[in-house]
Amino acid sequence: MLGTYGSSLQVKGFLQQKQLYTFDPKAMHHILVKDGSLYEPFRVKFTHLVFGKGLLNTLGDHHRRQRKMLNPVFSIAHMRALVPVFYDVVDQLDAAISQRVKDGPSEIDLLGWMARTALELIGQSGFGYSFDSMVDDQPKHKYSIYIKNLGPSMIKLAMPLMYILPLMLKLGIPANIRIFIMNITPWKALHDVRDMVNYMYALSVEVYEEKKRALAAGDEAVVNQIGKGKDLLSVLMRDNMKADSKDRLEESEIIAQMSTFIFAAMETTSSGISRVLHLLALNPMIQQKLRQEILEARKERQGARLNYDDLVALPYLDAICRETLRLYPPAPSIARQTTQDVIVPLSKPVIGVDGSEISQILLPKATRVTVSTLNANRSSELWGPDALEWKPDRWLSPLPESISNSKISGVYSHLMTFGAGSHACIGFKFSQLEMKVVVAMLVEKFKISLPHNKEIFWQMTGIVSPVVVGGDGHAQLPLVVEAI
Ligand code: HEM
Repeated sequence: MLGTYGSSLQVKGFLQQKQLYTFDPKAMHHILVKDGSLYEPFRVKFTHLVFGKGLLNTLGDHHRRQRKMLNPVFSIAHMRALVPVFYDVVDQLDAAISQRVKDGPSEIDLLGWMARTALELIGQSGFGYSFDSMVDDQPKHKYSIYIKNLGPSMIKLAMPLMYILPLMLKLGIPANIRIFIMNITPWKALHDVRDMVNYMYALSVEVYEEKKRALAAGDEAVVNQIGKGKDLLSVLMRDNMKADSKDRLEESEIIAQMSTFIFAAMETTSSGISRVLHLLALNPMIQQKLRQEILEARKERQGARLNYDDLVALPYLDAICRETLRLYPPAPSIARQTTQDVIVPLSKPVIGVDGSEISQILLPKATRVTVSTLNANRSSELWGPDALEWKPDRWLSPLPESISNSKISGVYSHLMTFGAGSHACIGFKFSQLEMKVVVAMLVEKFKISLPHNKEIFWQMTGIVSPVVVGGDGHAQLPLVVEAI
């Protein structure tokens, strides 16, 4: 069940169409759900076919069993152990950027580099696998290219995936026949997705089998792998071997987590880090203050690397990350569909056009609901009149009572950025650590400023992404980087 307190619901079209309610259109954005546990999550079924039985795509008992095995893998203790692996990746990024600015300030697409860094971070620390040496101007690994192309290609298949495939499943058409139909259908986009998915699956199996061999060969073999046996997959496979048979995950479930993690981790994290970098470029004084905090912490550690505890204890770095994730959540909305009729109480009544007071709404079974992360995080009733301003300092003093009393059900900092309830982001600590390690290194080593004659605009796509105004529309974040 999903707790939804503080999420604004955008259900107007459906409910009005069914003539259940007539809302005052202006009031819609202010509807806040009062308490949670009201609707089961909606899963887009076709992602199951693409990514298999991974966490994102399972429901009910299957999902609970997977979370039970996977939650401990993302514990603080494991995050602490992963920091050195993160530094291996960050050193590669440092070398790549340093090489490109060695002759003076240079304009660099930081979104591209953050995407490569996020993939490499989840690759090395998630599975002990390297996708990208981060030397070439463009990533060469097929997986890096496919993960970028998969989303746009799948959009082309949206209609058949939503209607034809479920129909085939309903009619009980077996998998081999479905595959045969897919193969003979003369549609390039369909075959592209098939080839990408097959390749990603084959690579996951390869990584899994390699890890299984190393675990069987003993600790030394695992320690010699990338990630030194601290990666999430090694931890999960070890825990899984020791688990009760009723909790143990099947091999296919473990393999499916790899694509799931990459898919869930990469674009979200690279969007979040890129937004921080853009905001630091827009606010040079804040950037300098952050640099000062990092330099002082390094001095206190006599130049040694900041470990997990040092990093999480840096107040200004923390405030910048939190405020960015509040105002600019990388995933601005979450999709759900009710699996039963539910009554959703509102945090405060809204007035219908007939003047009646509406304090709860009925969502009939199968209502599609968009939970707006963005509106919940930006509510001025909760965050105050400056809710729409980016103000890292708000996190340096106690938050207003309206926030601490709000009972927002999000897993993170009274925010809906990482979702809520049983499907809330399992990687939210991992992701904050990634942000801190990467931003701290970049700000310590480089000065980041805005490009000349280019305006950046963030598009509200599924995961928000920057483009250049008047450019060719491809996602990019060109910022000027200068070595310090
Ligand atoms: C800034 C970065 C990130 C953001 C904003 C983010 C956001 C979210 C949100 C909103 C959800 C809930 C989706 C829903 O309820 O439908 C979610 C789920 C999930 N996230 Fe993240 N995420 C981030 C990073 C990561 C990372 C780094 C990982 C893995 C290492 C990860 C793994 C997952 C998984 C596996 C789920 C599905 C959980 C489940 O269904 O039980 N995420 N994420």
